[in-house]
Amino acid sequence: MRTSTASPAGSPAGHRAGEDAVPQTLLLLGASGDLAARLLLPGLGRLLASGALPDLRLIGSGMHDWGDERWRRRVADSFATAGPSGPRETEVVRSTRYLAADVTSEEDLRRLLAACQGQTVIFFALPPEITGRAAAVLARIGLPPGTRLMVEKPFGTDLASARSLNDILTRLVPEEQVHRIDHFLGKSTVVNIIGLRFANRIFEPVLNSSHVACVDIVFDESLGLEGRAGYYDSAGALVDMVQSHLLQILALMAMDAPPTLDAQDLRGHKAQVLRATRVWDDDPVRWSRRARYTAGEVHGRRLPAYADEPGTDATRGTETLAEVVLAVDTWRWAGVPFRLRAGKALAGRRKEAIITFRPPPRVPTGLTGYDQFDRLRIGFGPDQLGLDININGPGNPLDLDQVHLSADFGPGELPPYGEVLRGAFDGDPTLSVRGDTAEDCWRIVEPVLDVWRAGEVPLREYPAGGRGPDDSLLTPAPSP
Ligand SMILES: NC(=O)C1=CN([C@@H]2O[C@H](COP(=O)(O)OP(=O)(O)OC[C@H]3O[C@@H](n4cnc5c(N)ncnc54)[C@H](OP(=O)(O)O)[C@@H]3O)[C@@H](O)[C@H]2O)C=CC1
Ligand SMILES: O=C1O[C@H](COP(=O)(O)O)[C@@H](O)[C@H](O)[C@H]1O
Repeated sequence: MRTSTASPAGSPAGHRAGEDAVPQTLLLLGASGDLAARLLLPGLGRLLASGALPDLRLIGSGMHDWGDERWRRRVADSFATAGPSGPRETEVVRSTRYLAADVTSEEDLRRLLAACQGQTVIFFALPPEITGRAAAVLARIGLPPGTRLMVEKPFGTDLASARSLNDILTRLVPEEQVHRIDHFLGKSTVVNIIGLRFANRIFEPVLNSSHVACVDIVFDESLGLEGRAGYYDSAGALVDMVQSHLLQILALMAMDAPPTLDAQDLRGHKAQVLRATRVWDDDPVRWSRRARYTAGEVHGRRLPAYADEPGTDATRGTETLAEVVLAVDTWRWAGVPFRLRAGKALAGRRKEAIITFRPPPRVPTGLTGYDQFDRLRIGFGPDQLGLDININGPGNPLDLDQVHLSADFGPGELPPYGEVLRGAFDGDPTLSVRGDTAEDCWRIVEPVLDVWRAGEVPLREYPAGGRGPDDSLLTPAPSP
């Protein structure tokens, strides 16, 4: 994964301080947006601090006419949220420029491209429909050879638009130079799933339908809308989280062992498992849930009802919680439900993947108290590995108890956006989503979106600060 030495365009990759620095430009479209401020620039700051990108020119661009000084303050403030700034970050803050532009205008895009020097990476931190329009304009203009494109999720707005965006992008540059970003693939704990499964003999032999009762992938957030109505109200929880992040986790949990972690092997194995994934029983009405939060209090913070948040249109029926049960139709996983859930404004803050094992074929007569399944838990915040297993407990040795073993994964070297930016500058697409997979993820969720649009699944409500709707597909948790 981090062993790549040459970019597809043949330019040196992974420049480190002390080497002959080749100029590199990061052209950040959507620079004035929330993603850039909260996640992308802090990730870039940490990447610079690690010694990477010694000769980086950063160009920010947004619709509003911010000017260089305001932009420099934004970059400095964002870098500071990730840690104290060293000389590299300070130099980038000093030299960065801001160019106001409408990226759907050919003239503006030509002006932006003319400002780039050397190896150029263009980051589309834009609403998905604007990305599509900008890519169509770039297809008319063309790009300098070797340019790499980083495109945020959601990739397109449905299967048809994802196909046409793929079509445009791969006419612009080779597939290996398109980095479809899913920042969960830059989370070290998500990548640790690979080591947990394939770097020891403990778990992999039992990760199949003979031993596993079900797999849950849950991302319950305490955050509400946080002023993101412009994007979120037309996306909703299913597209915002399940269609992208949670399906990527599913792919890593369910794929077979790749021979190497090269982009071709890893992405090929993920693609194979996602191609075999569909809604359980092909019945999206029965096997999906949607809900949105009403007013409430989350950990002492008062939230208005989603429908009353500024910028939302209640008649759209946007869900803030989505659940879906999926089947992975392979020899290994046939018959095992994968239950995915993402929700906002919840009390629980559960962010984990849980593998629930079937009961042992027989518990010896004389041992009593087998009343909970054994579970393997992978926590995505806090980043922890947990094992809940039945053993003879304290006291009466014939009474079973469940013990909880846990280990911290510890923080990654870089934050997720640092990792995905490193991948793009190194010319290594391993941690990005391949074009066919981006389409497959839409193919998996579209039957659910269709029945939701047709009103066949009621939009339920739950109070902010609660646990979500009562008829969750994930409750009751399986019990022996
Ligand atoms: N925010 C987050 O936590 C995350 C966001 N994402 C993804 O990142 C992308 C951006 O999201 P986010 O930053 O939240 O959205 P924002 O609405 O905060 O920002 C959108 C940005 O796009 C710019 N923009 C819009 N239209 C044009 C145009 N025609 N020409 C030039 N610039 C334009 C805006 O410029 P201006 O403000 O000047 O109008 C602004 O900089 C989305 O695809 C989202 O899914 C992914 C993961 C997390
Ligand atoms: O992409 C997104 O992810 C965040 C959750 O990611 P995290 O790294 O902050 O845990 C989610 O809040 C947001 O709605 C979504 O767009």
